[in-house]
Amino acid sequence: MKKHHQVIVIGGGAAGLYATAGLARLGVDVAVVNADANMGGDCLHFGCVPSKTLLHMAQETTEWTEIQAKIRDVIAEIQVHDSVPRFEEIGTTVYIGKARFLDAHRIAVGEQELSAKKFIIATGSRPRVPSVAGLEDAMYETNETLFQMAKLPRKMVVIGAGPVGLELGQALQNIGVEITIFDHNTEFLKHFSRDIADIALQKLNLDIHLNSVLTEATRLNKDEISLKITESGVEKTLIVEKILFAAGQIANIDMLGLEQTGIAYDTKIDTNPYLQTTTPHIYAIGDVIKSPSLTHAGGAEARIALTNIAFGNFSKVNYSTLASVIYTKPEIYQLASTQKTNRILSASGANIDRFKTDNEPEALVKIGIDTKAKIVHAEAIGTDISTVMQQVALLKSTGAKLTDLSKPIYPYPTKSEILKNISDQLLTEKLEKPILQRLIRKIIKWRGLS
Ligand SMILES: Cc1cc2nc3c(=O)[nH]c(=O)nc-3n(C[C@H](O)[C@H](O)[C@H](O)COP(=O)(O)OP(=O)(O)OC[C@H]3O[C@@H](n4cnc5c(N)ncnc54)[C@H](O)[C@@H]3O)c2cc1C
Ligand SMILES: NC(=O)c1ccc[n+]([C@@H]2O[C@H](COP(=O)([O-])OP(=O)(O)OC[C@H]3O[C@@H](n4cnc5c(N)ncnc54)[C@H](O)[C@@H]3O)[C@@H](O)[C@H]2O)c1
Repeated sequence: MKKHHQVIVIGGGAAGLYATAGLARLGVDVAVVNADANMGGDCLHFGCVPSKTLLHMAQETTEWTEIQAKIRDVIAEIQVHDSVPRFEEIGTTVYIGKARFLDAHRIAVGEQELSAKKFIIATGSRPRVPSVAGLEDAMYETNETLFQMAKLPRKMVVIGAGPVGLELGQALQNIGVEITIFDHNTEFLKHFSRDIADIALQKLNLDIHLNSVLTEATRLNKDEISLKITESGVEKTLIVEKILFAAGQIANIDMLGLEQTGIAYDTKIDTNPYLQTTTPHIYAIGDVIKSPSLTHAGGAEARIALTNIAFGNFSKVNYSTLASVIYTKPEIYQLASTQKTNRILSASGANIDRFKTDNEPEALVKIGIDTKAKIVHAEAIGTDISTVMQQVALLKSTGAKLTDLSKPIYPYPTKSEILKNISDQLLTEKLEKPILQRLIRKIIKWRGLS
């Protein structure tokens, strides 16, 4: 059977569904193709939603079956919004099956042949499992299998100290699993400044080993595997029950027939700022392209791609207000830096009363500004700090100055006062300039106060 649509979106994860719903709302004849009937992709089924539910539940109970039930409930509740019936209701056609390009205008989905004027590729990514001698399927979990584990392992090694390894590692440790994390990098959180990374290393309360590579796995019995790990050149053996791979993702571009389309790609698809691939009527968004692999990045990209498809290429993707958060305790926050930083100002929890009452003096916020005191970049570490820091992203999006953070009256005692503290540092500096001091003294004398 052959069918034609104005636009076909390939992949019904967060990014693809956002684009599909937006196009449908504009009255475009849009179809979405998803590999399986449970739409919603990684974020809903194996990523953000189960991991954040696990992090939350780990503070309330150590009962794995209770946690799993809650994860299933939360997914089911959100799934309604991403379901096939809802997408059909808003006027889109849904095809279930794996799409493969036949040429740049046609795809096959099972026996069906579909054509479209424009395409959006949003096929996402899947966990990367490094090749390790002796590794068999039953020895390890990834984020795709972890939440369905029949029972909690007693001891688990996590490979990868990125966001997945840290969030899942900390949550599992909180519910009683003995966790050891290994990462082949020599620097912890290498994209963060060293002071933030050092505080994280101290406060996450995780056993993290850098410069470490898992080289061999051997099954000893039903519940034990022996692992050979080379740490800083020294080989050691560890006996655990399970491995969790949190070693990054690989883009779902294989089996997609990209070679039939003229699209340029290597490990991910190349796109221009309008989010077109090198075959201009095919756009690509989400984890499958060379941008930060985050749900909200995919959402922002979907908005750009769908408006460019509907109205012409007027919008360029802009990540200047894109923040990423590692939702551990404490949270680790970073607001993308897109311009040159002239100066960095910082404040620590030791100077803010609410961090004192909450016994978190080590909390740290750093804000980078340009020569005109406009916000360029921010980093922070502290419990629930992401909510506080989103005010900085808002301010950056308006092009306002750092000192604008001193304008509102802050409720006392809140963690947000840390932003006012940083802003006040700059205001105080201005006030202490000799020329201003002379002027102030003159005014005070003239008013008869001295
Ligand atoms: C454990 C974990 C926690 C995370 N937590 C966060 C978080 O807190 N915040 C955050 O912003 N990000 C988080 N992420 C990242 C986030 O999950 C991804 O960035 C996001 O899911 C990517 O969305 P996507 O739509 O690009 O791809 P996906 O969600 O991977 O969706 C792709 C869809 O395409 C389908 N598909 C694939 N190939 C084909 C094909 N050939 N034909 C048809 N359909 C196909 C797949 O079945 C899937 O439904 C987390 C990731 C992990 C692993
Ligand atoms: N809170 C969030 O926003 C959130 C949470 C989880 C995941 N994510 C996103 O999902 C994606 C995947 O996250 P991730 O943490 O798996 O990937 P990542 O690439 O961010 O981190 C993977 C870590 O594993 C290490 N590693 C890779 N191969 C290794 C090996 N063979 N041996 C030892 N260490 C190895 C890397 O050095 C790195 O530190 C990322 O893009 C991330 O941003 C976001």
